[in-house]
Amino acid sequence: MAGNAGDRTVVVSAPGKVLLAGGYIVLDRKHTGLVFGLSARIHVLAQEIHTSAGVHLSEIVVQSPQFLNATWRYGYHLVENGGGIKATQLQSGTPVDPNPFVETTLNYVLTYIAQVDKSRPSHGFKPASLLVLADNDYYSKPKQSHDAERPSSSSSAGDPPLAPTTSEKPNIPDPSPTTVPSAAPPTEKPPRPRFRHFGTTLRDANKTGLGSSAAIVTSLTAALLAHYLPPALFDLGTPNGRRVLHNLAQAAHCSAQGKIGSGFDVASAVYGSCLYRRFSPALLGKLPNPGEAGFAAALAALVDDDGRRWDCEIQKDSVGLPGGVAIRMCDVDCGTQTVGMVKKVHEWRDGNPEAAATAYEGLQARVDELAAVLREHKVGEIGGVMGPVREIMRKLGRDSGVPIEPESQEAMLDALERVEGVLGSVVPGAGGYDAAAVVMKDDAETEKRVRAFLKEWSKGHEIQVRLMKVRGETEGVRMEDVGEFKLWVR
Ligand SMILES: Nc1ncnc2c1ncn2[C@@H]1O[C@H](COP(=O)(O)OP(=O)(O)O)[C@@H](O)[C@H]1O
Ligand SMILES: C[C@@](O)(CCOP(=O)(O)OP(=O)(O)O)CC(=O)O
Repeated sequence: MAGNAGDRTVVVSAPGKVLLAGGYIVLDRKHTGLVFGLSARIHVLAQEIHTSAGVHLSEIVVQSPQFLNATWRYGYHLVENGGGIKATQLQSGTPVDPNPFVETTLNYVLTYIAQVDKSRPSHGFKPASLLVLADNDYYSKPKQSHDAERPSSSSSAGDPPLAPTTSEKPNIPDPSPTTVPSAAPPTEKPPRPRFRHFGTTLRDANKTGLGSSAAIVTSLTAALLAHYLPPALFDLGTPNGRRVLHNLAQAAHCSAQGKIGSGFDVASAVYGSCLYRRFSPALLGKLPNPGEAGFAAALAALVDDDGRRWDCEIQKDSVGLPGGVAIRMCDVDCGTQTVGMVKKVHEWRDGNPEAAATAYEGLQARVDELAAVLREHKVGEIGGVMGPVREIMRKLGRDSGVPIEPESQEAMLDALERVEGVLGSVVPGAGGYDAAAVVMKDDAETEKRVRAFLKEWSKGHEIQVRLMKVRGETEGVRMEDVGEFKLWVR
């Protein structure tokens, strides 16, 4: 019977990322980057949509109830000449912005499922609902939003969030009130809802740069695979299941992004913290686009490849974190957008091959040193290795004319590193004006000092910076207990 065995209700979550060291060089297969998964996750709940007797519905509905106007409905059809299954966004009522990451993921994953599950007729996808729930740190606090500070309580549950006719309002039930970490002492403000409403559309949301697109593509891919495929064909608990997920999510993410990045963000969404060496970009360059002749067979062959073509390396053993030490993220707001940083660095690299090779090799040595110091729990040496990472990034920025560690960040990080308990800091990933990563002692006193410092600094400078709750964590994608999300299950 078509897909019946697989249509399970599942919840999958995938973590965000921080590239602590190795920005730019990780785009080159010669080099590696040190990436940590984050405690902030994007969860996807997949369940069947039950229709009334006689009602025929052929829809996949994806909904992000933390945002306004964020319900995407898709029809799907089989394309001739092996072009795969194509999803088409359906519009009715208020126009809804397309969501390229969601739509592309549907194209890739439904095509893959139809190709590998031979017991399923090509139109054998029962209607499904996919609910996306992102941990609060992915977006910064909406200005002038009072409602988002309401206490979490199951009695705040309004309309069932998945009802196709749901009126979208900032009223999110907390599916697992008991699991909300309550950091605040009882006399302070009540805890926020686990998944707050941001009061805006996704387009207007203020992202904090934790890698939302890779986390959503990965968790959506895993949720669709686990929902539609029987465990014999997809099991996230096995190395093969994670390999299939990784390959499929990388392909979908690159296609949605319209460029082939290093893929460190999808790799860490699947595998968690690791020393990452990228795959050869040519691997995806040859894949036809969804709907083009031969897409389905080429995609399945690529995804199921046993590792000969996928030459990326995920070294988990090379990464660790000493007890009592935390990697924390700061949300930085400088009001400046930096575009085309990678392009500019590459232009400089191509024009200055020798200087670039020296810089890249120097940074690689620091990446390896930092990984070793963290892995071997040499707490006293962390600062001594992170300082040179910053220096090399600053020099790379100066040489290529790109604000990788802009002066406003440099001054702030220099002062932050003098706060007692702070071991080191960097501008993560590509750098720029929007984030900072801090390695610090994991205790309440240090956290208090860091928060106080950042508050003071933000008052006296143009740069606005705050410590987020999110921290580095080693675990990658995982199945969640559906019971914790029962308020969302229909
Ligand atoms: N909660 C969400 N629900 C649905 N789609 C999301 C969500 N968060 C992120 N996305 C998708 O990811 C895109 C953001 O990707 P991108 O701009 O690359 O940011 P990031 O650096 O966080 O990955 C959004 O435009 C949307 O397509
Ligand atoms: C330059 C890079 O090596 C690192 C960019 O890291 P970020 O963490 O800055 O990435 P985004 O979330 O996409 O902004 C590009 C890459 O590796 O793809």
